[in-house]
Amino acid sequence: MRLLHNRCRSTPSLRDLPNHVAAIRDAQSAIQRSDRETLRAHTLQLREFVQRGAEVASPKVLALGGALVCEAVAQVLGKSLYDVQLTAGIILAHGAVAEMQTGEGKTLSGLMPAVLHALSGRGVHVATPNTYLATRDFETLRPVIEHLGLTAGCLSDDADHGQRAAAYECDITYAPGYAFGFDYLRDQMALRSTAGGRLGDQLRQRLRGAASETQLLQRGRHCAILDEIDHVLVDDATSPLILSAAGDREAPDAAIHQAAKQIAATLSAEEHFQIAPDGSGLELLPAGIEAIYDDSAPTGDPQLRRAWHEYVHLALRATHQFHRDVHYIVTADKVRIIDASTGRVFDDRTWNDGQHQAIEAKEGLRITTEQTALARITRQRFYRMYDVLCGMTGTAAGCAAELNEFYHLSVVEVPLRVPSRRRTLASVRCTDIQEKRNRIVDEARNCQRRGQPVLIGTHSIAESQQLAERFETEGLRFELLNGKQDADEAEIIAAAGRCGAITIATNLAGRGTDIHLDADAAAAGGLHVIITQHHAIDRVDRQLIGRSARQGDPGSVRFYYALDDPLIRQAPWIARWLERQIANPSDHSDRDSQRLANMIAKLQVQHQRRQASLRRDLLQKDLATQNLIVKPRTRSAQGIEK
Ligand SMILES: Nc1ncnc2c1ncn2[C@@H]1O[C@H](COP(=O)(O)OP(=O)(O)OP(=O)(O)O)[C@@H](O)[C@H]1O
Repeated sequence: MRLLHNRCRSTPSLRDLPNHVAAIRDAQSAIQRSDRETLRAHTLQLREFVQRGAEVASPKVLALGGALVCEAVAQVLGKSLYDVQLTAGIILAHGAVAEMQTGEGKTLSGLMPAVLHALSGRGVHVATPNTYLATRDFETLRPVIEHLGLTAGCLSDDADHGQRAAAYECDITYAPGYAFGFDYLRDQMALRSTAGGRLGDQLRQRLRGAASETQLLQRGRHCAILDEIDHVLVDDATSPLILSAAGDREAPDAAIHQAAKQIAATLSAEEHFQIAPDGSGLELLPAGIEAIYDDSAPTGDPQLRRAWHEYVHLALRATHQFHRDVHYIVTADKVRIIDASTGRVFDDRTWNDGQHQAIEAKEGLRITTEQTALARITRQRFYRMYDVLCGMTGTAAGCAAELNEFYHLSVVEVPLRVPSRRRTLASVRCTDIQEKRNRIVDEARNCQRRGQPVLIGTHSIAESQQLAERFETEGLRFELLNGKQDADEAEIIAAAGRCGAITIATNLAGRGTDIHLDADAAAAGGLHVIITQHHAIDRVDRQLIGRSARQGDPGSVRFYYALDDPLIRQAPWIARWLERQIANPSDHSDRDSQRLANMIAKLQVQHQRRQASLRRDLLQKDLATQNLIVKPRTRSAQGIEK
């Protein structure tokens, strides 16, 4: 067991962790095979004890609470919690983060701290990266929670006000991380519309006991348990949460977006604008501004919401930085955003500050009115408001310092339950994407012949579709999981570990996806993961790798590289090295694979630093203003609106 950085207030004592586990085991033997009513009576007693002031992380509460959860899991799910799961649960009960490798059983580990923190009667919010995982965890764990006499609710995306409020009344509420933030903003808007005044004042009044007629959704922010905490607090935290008034009418400035699109098509890179080498930014050059402000510039138009050159800038970004089937899809004449690290498609989100409209113009769709931002908050500021914040992930290494700096969280590494049997195979280096596809097809075919299931992780819907076309031409049996497929996601995942299965997927098959092997698949070597190219965030790669060799199963992983990979093109020194390697194929050794992996890791670290610095700026600005309300016509940071 290891602490990944400086100790802070809520760090558990590493030396005491095994003693707590032993105490839970002892306490469980005393209540083993008790009937449901007895377990509920014990829970009630413990609840009273906590509500009289006992600490959740005190030895007595941990021992009895842990024992009750273990016994309920055994009776309802027929499973016995592993020591590593109890250890992780104890770390969370202290208000810290447990790094537990992928597949080690985090879903069940999070149950004990959820129950313990719920004993206060003030509600626990369990946040997951997406609705699919929130629903799955809720459905699995609700019977256990109810067995102990507690209640559980889940926020579905389409739940109305009443259903949401009912879910929040429960002891434990499951939802995707962003849903808690948006509901907080909704409550703040409701308070403001009934009474006026500064956002937050009314809530403070209500917490002090003053009467309020407003029907709020949330009971407050006592405890948040974040599954995949690095996704919720780091990856997702690059954009703020912005609550907006729906705007589905034709935009008054639609003609201006169209004109901007036409002008943008006449401008050229390097002469009029410049794109950052990593593709992250696009800057207009003086010659570009000059070209934009010619005689035809609609500068006096009353419909202009921003300066004319900003419209053209948006149109340029829409063309060069936002790609269909990579950043968004178009269905039913609507632009729908794809989440970069999870591959999920969001139906009800839009990019803000006119970017969405510029993309609609590019795609030849009806240009909708920009949504009016009503309230906004950074996820960093929102989650810092909880009395207790804790969570778990398989990939905290690499962002432990940020969790510590922004959220004052300690990260404790929990060891593997059984040694990993995952084999990392020598990477494959190709001249271009075509060669890469051919070699992936060959490898997948060989695996299928010997019965080994294969998961091929691609970067985008577009890449997954292009690969799928190749597989179709070759007559190979495969499934496609990219959010656009007709078949149910859960069914595809359930079949992905069967003997001879080939699954081509986006990051949808990453975090949280639990692929079960059948006996023949295990005998054939377990799940083989092919990664078609590195992600800029190494944790996304590690999550995909983590679909194989879970809980001591066999499994393997192989990376593919090509000279035209976007990440390699950003790093000429890697491209040169790779070219030399391709020219001397006989020289490939494990050491070379490792060297290449190290070079890519350096790029990923640089990317992560840049992103962390953006998040730091975002939080500092948010903390400096302390505003939740968005003043009309002010520009906000690039975010995603709902
Ligand atoms: N105590 C247990 N006994 C038996 N099976 C278990 C136990 N705990 C977890 N499992 C099984 O192990 C598998 C992995 O669990 P889970 O999906 O919770 O892992 P995870 O750590 O969340 O993985 P990921 O990091 O990929 O999200 C599941 O099939 C689960 O049912």
